[in-house]
Amino acid sequence: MAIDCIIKNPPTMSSLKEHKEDQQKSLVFDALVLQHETNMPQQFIWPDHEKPNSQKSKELEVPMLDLGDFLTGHSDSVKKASRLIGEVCENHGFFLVVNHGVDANLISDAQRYLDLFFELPLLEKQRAQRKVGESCGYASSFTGRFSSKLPWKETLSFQFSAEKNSSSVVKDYFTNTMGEEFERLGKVYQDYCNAMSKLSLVIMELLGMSLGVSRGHFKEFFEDNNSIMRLNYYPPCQKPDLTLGTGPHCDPTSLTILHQDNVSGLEVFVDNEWRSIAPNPNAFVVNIGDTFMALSNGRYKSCLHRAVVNNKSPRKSLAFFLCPKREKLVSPPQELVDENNPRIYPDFTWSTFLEFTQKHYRADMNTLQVFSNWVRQKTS
Ligand SMILES: C=C1C[C@]23C[C@@]1(O)CC[C@H]2[C@]1(C)CCC[C@@](C)(C(=O)O)[C@H]1[C@@H]3C(=O)O
Ligand SMILES: O=C(O)CCC(=O)C(=O)O
Ligand SMILES: [Fe+2]
Repeated sequence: MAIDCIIKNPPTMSSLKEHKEDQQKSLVFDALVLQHETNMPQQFIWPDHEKPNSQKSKELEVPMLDLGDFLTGHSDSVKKASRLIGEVCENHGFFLVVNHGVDANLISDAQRYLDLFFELPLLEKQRAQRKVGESCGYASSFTGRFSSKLPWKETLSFQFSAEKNSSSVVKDYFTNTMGEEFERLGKVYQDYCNAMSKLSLVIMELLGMSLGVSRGHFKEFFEDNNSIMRLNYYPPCQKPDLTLGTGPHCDPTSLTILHQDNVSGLEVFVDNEWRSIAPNPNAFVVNIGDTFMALSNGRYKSCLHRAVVNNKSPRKSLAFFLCPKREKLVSPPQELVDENNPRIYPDFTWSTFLEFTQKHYRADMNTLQVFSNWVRQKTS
């Protein structure tokens, strides 16, 4: 099993400052210093077969799902939307959503507050430092977690819960880890996550219909979701052709709703080539993740993607990763399994799959397959 997430040779350049925490010394990527560095530290240099092409990738025309039509409830619009989503998800699983009903001010606040967080001095961001093995907190290039192919980014991840008694978990996360002065920021991301969770349930209705399962099936499955929200900050890089902001991977989660700022960087591997998805402030980029691929018994595809960096502008993205409630069984509905469509993946829980990506395997293009083999071998 490729466990290159276990750190073997910690980085040693001067721009990776030492930081003492919990009696343990870990090294930190200081974007303020590294963004001017022309000598690329070797830990950030990706192998040739994964390096981005120095030519700009061609843009991919991604199908646009107009939810305004669907939300009116006209049967023609509903059929049209469900047909479109079905076609896309059997192909590469990436689509844009427009007229989604999410308040434009909330989106711009979420982008603005992302800046406020990442512009804080390193020591302040480290109040939310993510610990190895955990999926939440602030991480700079995962220097303490991986020893090679470091991503050129800083991230802040936190949990969201749609369960009834958890209506302030995001807000509380910010005030508990960063201090009371972060209440406003916490409120913005609490509202943003609520909006994303609501939007994902609408998309789940469409996915259910398009798969010929009842409209409510997946919506109900995710009603009590325990999701992950991530803020991504990609600083400029003097050698963008040598590294990646986020390496090639399929999302292990169920459905991703991404908002990119106005700087491009997201690329999808379609028909054997990397294609870019242009930023559109009015749209969300949505993609199917491995867990939904398993729920659809392999019908809908979780597609390989990555984020490249550039030498001019920082890039920001907001990613909401829809995940099932942790202990719920991930198993396809019986309508999707028959003699011609036997089960492809074993039953599992999101809790086990998440732990697999945090402790045993660095998510890449093979995560679901490797995880399935691991589950089968453990239960045989
Ligand atoms: C469950 C997850 C693991 C990662 C975050 C996420 O919530 C969904 C995508 C995963 C990731 C982005 C795939 C690329 C590698 C990774 C290490 C990263 O670059 O951030 C992945 C995330 C992780 O923290 O393991
Ligand atoms: O930042 C982006 O555009 C994509 C990031 C991504 O794919 C992820 O965080 O899973
Ligand atoms: Fe992703």
